[in-house]
Amino acid sequence: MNAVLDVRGLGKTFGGFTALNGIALTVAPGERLGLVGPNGSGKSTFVNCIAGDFPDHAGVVLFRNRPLAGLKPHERARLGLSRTFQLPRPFRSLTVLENVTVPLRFSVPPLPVADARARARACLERVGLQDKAHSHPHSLTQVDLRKLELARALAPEPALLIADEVMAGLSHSEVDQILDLLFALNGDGTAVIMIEHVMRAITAFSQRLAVFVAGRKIVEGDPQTVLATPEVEAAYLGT
Ligand SMILES: Nc1ncnc2c1ncn2[C@@H]1O[C@H](COP(=O)(O)OP(=O)(O)OP(=O)(O)O)[C@@H](O)[C@H]1O
Repeated sequence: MNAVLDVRGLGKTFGGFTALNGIALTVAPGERLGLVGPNGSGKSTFVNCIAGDFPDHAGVVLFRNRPLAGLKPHERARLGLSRTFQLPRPFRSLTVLENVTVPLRFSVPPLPVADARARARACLERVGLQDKAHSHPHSLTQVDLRKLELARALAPEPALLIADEVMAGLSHSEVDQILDLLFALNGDGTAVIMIEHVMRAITAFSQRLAVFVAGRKIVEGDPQTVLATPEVEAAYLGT
């Protein structure tokens, strides 16, 4: 099967609590998939299992037909799997430019420093942070921190980007800026999983939507149809 991501029977427990149960989900190359669900439904746990932060899970995760079991997060990143974090995690002591350059120096094969810096500059330009290349993260606004997080994620030229709530707390126009960036990235062929509570953004972006409730995927399909299903309305409205 020609999927960039193929998840089968994914399960995760914390002690006696089941956070994910029997999740099956595929993402096609270049696809834009939205993942939504109420707070605590398991979306971030799903990302952490795929990205390698929770290696101890049930089921199988194939990335570009390769099982990811046993691979650490940075090894998965080297295969072309990128993710952002809900709370941006820049290196506080490094400049914006260094924050994007440093991870590229540890890619396989490592990029020579001049190439890494040139690629990092191009990424900053892409997200509109070129004028802040020599600033430190503490001086950035929320939206600029999200852009830095995205620049770091797109620098390795991933086949799949998982954008985990990159729009939370942003204004209407800031959401539009991030949306444009994600569309542009996807336009270059990167598949994107968007996890988001900003429904306006997720419906505009997603070609397909999957809904998690209490650790299970309850429905997936075209966004308008999915959002109109009674189970989804009940999950969101509590009816
Ligand atoms: N490290 C952990 N230890 C124990 N329980 C956890 C851990 N991580 C997540 N959980 C629990 O698993 C469930 C799913 O959490 P998760 O963060 O994946 O939900 P989510 O859908 O991403 O929520 P949100 O939309 O609020 O980010 C929650 O009940 C949460 O408390």
